[in-house]
Amino acid sequence: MEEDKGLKKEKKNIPVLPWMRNPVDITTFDQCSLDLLPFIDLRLVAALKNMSITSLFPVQLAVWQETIGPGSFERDLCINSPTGSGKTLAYALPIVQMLSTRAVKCLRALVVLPTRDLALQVKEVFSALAPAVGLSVGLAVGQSSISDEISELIKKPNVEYGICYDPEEFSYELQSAVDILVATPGRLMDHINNTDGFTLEHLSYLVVDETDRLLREAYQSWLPTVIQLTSSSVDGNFPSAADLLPCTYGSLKTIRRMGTERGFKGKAYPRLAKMILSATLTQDPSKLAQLDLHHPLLLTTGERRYKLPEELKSFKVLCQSKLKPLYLVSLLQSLQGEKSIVFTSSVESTHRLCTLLKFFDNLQIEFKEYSRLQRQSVRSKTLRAFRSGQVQVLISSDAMTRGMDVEGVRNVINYDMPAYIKTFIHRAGRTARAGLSGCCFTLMHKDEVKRFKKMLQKADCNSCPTYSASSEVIESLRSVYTSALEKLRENVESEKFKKSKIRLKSSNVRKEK
Ligand SMILES: Nc1ncnc2c1ncn2[C@@H]1O[C@H](COP(=O)(O)OP(=O)(O)OP(=O)(O)O)[C@@H](O)[C@H]1O
Repeated sequence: MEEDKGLKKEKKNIPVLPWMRNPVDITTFDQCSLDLLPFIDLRLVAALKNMSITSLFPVQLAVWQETIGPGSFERDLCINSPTGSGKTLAYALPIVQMLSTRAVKCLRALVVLPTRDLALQVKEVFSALAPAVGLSVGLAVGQSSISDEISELIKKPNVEYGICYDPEEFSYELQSAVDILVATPGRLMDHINNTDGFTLEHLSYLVVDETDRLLREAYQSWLPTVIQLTSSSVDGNFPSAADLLPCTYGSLKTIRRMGTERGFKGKAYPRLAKMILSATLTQDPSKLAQLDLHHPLLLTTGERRYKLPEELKSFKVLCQSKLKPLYLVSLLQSLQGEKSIVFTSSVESTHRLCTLLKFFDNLQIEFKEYSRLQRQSVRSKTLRAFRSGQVQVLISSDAMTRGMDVEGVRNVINYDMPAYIKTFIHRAGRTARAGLSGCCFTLMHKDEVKRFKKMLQKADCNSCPTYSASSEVIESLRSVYTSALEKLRENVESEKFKKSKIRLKSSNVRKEK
């Protein structure tokens, strides 16, 4: 019986897609010193050293082998590698290296991310590398007004009274001002639909970071649109005379033809090469089919589908549900101001918890709320303060869960236990990044322990000791807690009252109109 169960479990773990069953195992790669990395442009070595990077992490070396190395990017790459393992540089470096020899500026690489904060973070990595080889990087996330964004992305010809002073811009055509674009799907679609001169015609590389999250949400069909715009082809085998005009006499043309060779049949080429990445990459064939991958190759870490960072220590904190805030305060005090992120299950509970903590006198911890309830400008300011160390603790909804890379985060606290292993992995992965150590504490009732252990087993984690809060500290906090709860109740009432007043006012304004 036990054997049967084991077999069934193993079968369940085998991916449906055949190509996923023969992955490249990233654990077979070591770190590689930059001085030993084959083919790397020396200007990029200098840029990396400026970033204090002297060697490549295993996932970065594995991707290098498949792109710049012998793999020559002949297959699309699907990268499943733990949080903090360095996936951003794994795709940024080969793309910048491949584009470093380009002769004409046009948009050749597009990186799509699910949130603005993540896109900003990734843009910084590209911006630290690309200028070293004369490439420009743009951002389309809606951080600035659309007109400002357009002027950053599109180069206007230098024309006065109908005279063009720059012979290179003879054609008066609008041209891309960037070689690489980092975008969120919404703003990308705005530019595709409305921005003159914005074209994906010349796109050679597409990166879909946090793939499972991006595939879950359709975002105005951004993916089918990108694929359609980059796979249209010209008919016939030979380009027309107009197509062959040198680019100084007209705009640059990228000619994609229908493939006839084995493996390329019916597909446009030169093809759009794709890299998709996540710490929890989907294995769902119907979802992956949307990406129209070309002979995909999976790069993954070990045999397990999910993996936690090597240096992450996980603890459970047992407590009664109604005493959770007390246990949290006691835990935060024992962490003595170490940079930490506290995750709750919703934006509302983030707000409530934050308000409650404000009523704890003498807490002596600098903490801030970070959730989608807040305006982007407030969130960005909070994030800056957290990065700089001015704020020690972030109380966050799942807005911080994926991809965010904040130096020095030592602890993650699951105030509310996550329902899924994927959420646990992304939350816990905000610490123990880039080979450093970190701790993840999960508060739970004793009835939840069994479910929690089962969930962790999916990530091959079988050890999760109990962290015992000091009962003396808990007792000493009780009276403060009672009065803080009372103040919270009053606060909730007054917030409700304010909201209903605002609603009434706006409905009166509407009636008057
Ligand atoms: N070769 C390297 N040497 C030193 N540090 C590195 C190297 N590569 C990346 N890092 C650092 O490691 C950290 C994690 O990198 P990155 O954000 O790319 O991880 P990730 O795999 O994308 O994580 P997540 O899945 O959470 O998004 C970053 O702070 C980055 O600067």
